[in-house]
Amino acid sequence: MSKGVLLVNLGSPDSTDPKDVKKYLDEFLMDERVIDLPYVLRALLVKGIILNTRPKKSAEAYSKIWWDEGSPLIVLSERLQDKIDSFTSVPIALAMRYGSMTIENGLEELHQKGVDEVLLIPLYPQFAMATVETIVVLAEKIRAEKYPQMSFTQMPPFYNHPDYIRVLSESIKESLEGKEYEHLLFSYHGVPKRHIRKSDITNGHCKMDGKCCATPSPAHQFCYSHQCKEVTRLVGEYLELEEGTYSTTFQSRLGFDPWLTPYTDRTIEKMGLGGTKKLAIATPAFVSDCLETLEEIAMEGEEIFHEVGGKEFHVIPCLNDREDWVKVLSRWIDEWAMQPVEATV
Ligand SMILES: C=CC1=C(C)c2cc3[nH]c(cc4nc(cc5[nH]c(cc1n2)c(C)c5CCC(=O)O)C(CCC(=O)O)=C4C)c(C)c3C=C
Ligand SMILES: [Fe+2]
Ligand SMILES: [Fe+2]
Repeated sequence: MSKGVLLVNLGSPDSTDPKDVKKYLDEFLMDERVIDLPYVLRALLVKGIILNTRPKKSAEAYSKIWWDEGSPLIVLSERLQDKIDSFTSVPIALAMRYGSMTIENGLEELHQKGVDEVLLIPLYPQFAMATVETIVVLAEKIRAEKYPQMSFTQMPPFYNHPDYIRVLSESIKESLEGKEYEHLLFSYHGVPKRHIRKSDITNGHCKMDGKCCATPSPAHQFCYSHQCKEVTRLVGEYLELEEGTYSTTFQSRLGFDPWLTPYTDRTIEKMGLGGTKKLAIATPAFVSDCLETLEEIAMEGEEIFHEVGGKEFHVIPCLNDREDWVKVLSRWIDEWAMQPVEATV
């Protein structure tokens, strides 16, 4: 048996051309684990409404953050892959759940290298139906259809792993070194509250009443809300942050369903209006900077804050290809590679 790793991130359009953005959004939003409506309703909403207007607006947003080398999310994921590659002898392929860098191509690349035991690493610290689950389901479908001799081991969400908490905390500390701030926001990508209920394996624990996430439950293994709040709590503990000087919010909502609250944009506004002048913001749902951090937070978020009287807005970069993060991932990979073969998916 020969071992290899498939890193999987979300993906980006091929370019900032509205046509490419439309193609990407079509694939992304037609995923039943992202917009979880029955097919006909999903198609009516996505193809009949969202894709008529959103691609142009999103293309403009992408244009503001696009790099000469391409999409920041993809370029940063490639840099991460390259650096991990230089630390470990295990073959590493990179794929995206949506867009041109497909999971199928990633598995084919590993297959060509003789790999038949794959460690699947969704590049998300927390579990969500719209991230980890959709990656695992698609990878498994491709494996069963094209590579039945391959076996998978899935890296579990690492939101509370001490190594992850340490590098995240150190990155925040480093980024805020010498800067003054009154409050540190931990802003996570939101999900509809319905997604939390659907992933609740106890069928009743997750009430989103402000208390359930702090009450131990087997539901937390798949609870995005709990896992985000745990990251905030553990980093707060690591950095010895004072109670009341940091909090959790959720960004990037789409549509009219209730999403996880409090919303980041409204919180930034409320804090500015309430007299906060210096705000710091970290985005630990993403391991690579992307549209949601570079545009929605660093541009739109800062604008909102300044409009309501805020003065200093410190955005903490994602882990991207930081050396301590690369070393942690490489060590996790090497530890897995040294174990006897055992398929878990
Ligand atoms: C934790 C990660 C993410 C979750 C959970 C998630 C859920 C989710 N997202 C949408 C809709 C959109 N997201 C968009 C961009 C985007 N989303 C994530 C991550 C998560 N999404 C990332 C990393 C990005 C940026 C990609 C990039 O190329 O940089 C977009 C596209 C941009 C836009 O038009 O705003 C949409 C749309 C839904 C509905 C959803 C539901 C659970
Ligand atoms: Fe998203
Ligand atoms: Fe909860």
